[in-house]
Amino acid sequence: MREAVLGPQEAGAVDARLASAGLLDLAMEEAGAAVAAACHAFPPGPVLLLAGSGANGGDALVAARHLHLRGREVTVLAAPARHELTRLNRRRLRAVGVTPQPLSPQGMRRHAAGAALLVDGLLGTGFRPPLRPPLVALIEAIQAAGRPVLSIDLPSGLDALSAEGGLSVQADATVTLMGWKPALLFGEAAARAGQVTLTPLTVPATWVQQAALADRPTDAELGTLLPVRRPDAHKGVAGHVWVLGGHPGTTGAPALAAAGALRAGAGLVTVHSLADVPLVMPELMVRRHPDWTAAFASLGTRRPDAVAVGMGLGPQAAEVAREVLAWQVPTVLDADALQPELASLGHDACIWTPHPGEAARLLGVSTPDLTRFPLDAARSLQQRLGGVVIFKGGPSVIAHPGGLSVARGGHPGMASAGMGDTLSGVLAALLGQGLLPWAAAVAGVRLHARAGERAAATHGYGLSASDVAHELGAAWMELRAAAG
Ligand SMILES: NC(=O)C1=CN([C@@H]2O[C@H](COP(=O)(O)OP(=O)(O)OC[C@H]3O[C@@H](n4cnc5c(N)ncnc54)[C@H](OP(=O)(O)O)[C@@H]3O)[C@@H](O)[C@H]2O)[C@@H](O)CC1
Ligand SMILES: Nc1ncnc2c1ncn2[C@@H]1O[C@H](COP(=O)(O)OP(=O)(O)O)[C@@H](O)[C@H]1O
Repeated sequence: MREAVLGPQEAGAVDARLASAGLLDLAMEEAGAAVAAACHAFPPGPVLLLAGSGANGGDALVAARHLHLRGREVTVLAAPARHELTRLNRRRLRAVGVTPQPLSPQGMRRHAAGAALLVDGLLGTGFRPPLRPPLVALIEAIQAAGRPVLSIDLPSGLDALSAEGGLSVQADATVTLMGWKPALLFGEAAARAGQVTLTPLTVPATWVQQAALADRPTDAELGTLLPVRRPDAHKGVAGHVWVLGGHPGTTGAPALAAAGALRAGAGLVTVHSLADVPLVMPELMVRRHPDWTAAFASLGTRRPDAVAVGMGLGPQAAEVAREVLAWQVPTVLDADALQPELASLGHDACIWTPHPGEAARLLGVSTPDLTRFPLDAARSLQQRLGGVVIFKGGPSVIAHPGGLSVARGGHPGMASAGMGDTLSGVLAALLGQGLLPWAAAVAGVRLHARAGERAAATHGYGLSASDVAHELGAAWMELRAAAG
């Protein structure tokens, strides 16, 4: 089953379908059972479960019943139930011998002292910010208790759509239900969730996919997109990539892109630059031109299979990119080529790769406005630029005409100079090997992230873009192997 990313409205829409089919009760039972199972990963001892009035609280009540029936000591503090199934599960809990006590910060503090684990079932996807006072006091009391916390669906207080942390529970682990929530994937909010596990729930996969904001493809899915080279292949069929970039002072950027392209399987890679680009791999071809007019004149009507343009290109980047876009060949636009004036000149085979600062420049908004809602940011950029957009970050979001995709993995050590240049080369190599732009983007981002994870195992936070390029071949083999 494909993993989905769901916002509150989307999760609510699937809940409504489940309810009308009489399946919501089963989903809540499954959710609560998964939460109870997750409690066993924590040290033994009494469990204090906090249940809000909605279905998130209902999940906590189901979990309490499962834990109690397995012999675990439980205390339940519950708000008056507003949700029909939460009321039903309150009765079921009482029937097996556990009576919930009223939910209050004082009660919380009293019982937390003897608890080995707190289960946070106060607020889930039904929460609409801002947080009202009774919940503020409860969340503060949870924080002050200093006990391990397991959150249900998402830590209480997090807006499911936003990357902001705000006043919310700091969980050690979160069991999320049916699909990922954006808050669990991005920014400070994701850091609040601790270790997240997805319990997909036994619900019709098409209902979830139809409602999803984005998908989150697995390595097995992405591995199938990578090209397989035939035994009789020669360099002429593996794509010729041109890298246009570099300027005095920023000559490393096109070199890193070129290394990324070679390591991602390009048959031939030529760097075109006005500067002296270092030959980081002797397999590269480097052509230095006196100026861009002369460069384009000397290239005549010859065209590569794919281009990466913009890395360290400097002040003439918009002019150069404009010329390249007119060629109508598969093109990756990065760094200095990410200029607002080019927005209307793109074509379907373009991949635009802004990091948040570049994205803010392209859209004329502030960077925090974009990073707060990364899915919206990626969608807006794609609407503005067309083609495929990779809104880079940890994780990156890929927006293409078919929808949104959130990448997996990577490593914080990848937050270092030149990392995006290498990615541009990888993307151009995949385009040059014939991948469609959306496939090159989702597979290329994961390939780069996996190479980063591998390089980090050796270099930790001292990771460099060259280290990542060296691991691309091994990462490729792993993804292909995951595809089976
Ligand atoms: N398919 C699935 O994935 C399944 C999902 N399931 C679960 O359902 C959960 C969603 O449940 P839900 O829709 O009932 O909402 P939920 O999160 O419990 O919150 C409602 C409560 O929040 C309160 N509240 C709201 N805003 C507030 C504020 N600003 N400040 C303070 N309070 C505020 C609101 O109060 P009220 O406005 O009513 O006074 C109400 O009491 C989901 O996260 C998952 O755990 C499973 O059970 C089964 C399958
Ligand atoms: N914390 C992180 N986790 C995963 N990947 C990251 C992280 N930080 C950065 N990256 C990746 O590293 C690359 C950085 O790109 P960019 O900022 O354009 O670098 P540069 O401009 O120096 O080449 C992107 O592909 C991004 O997704």
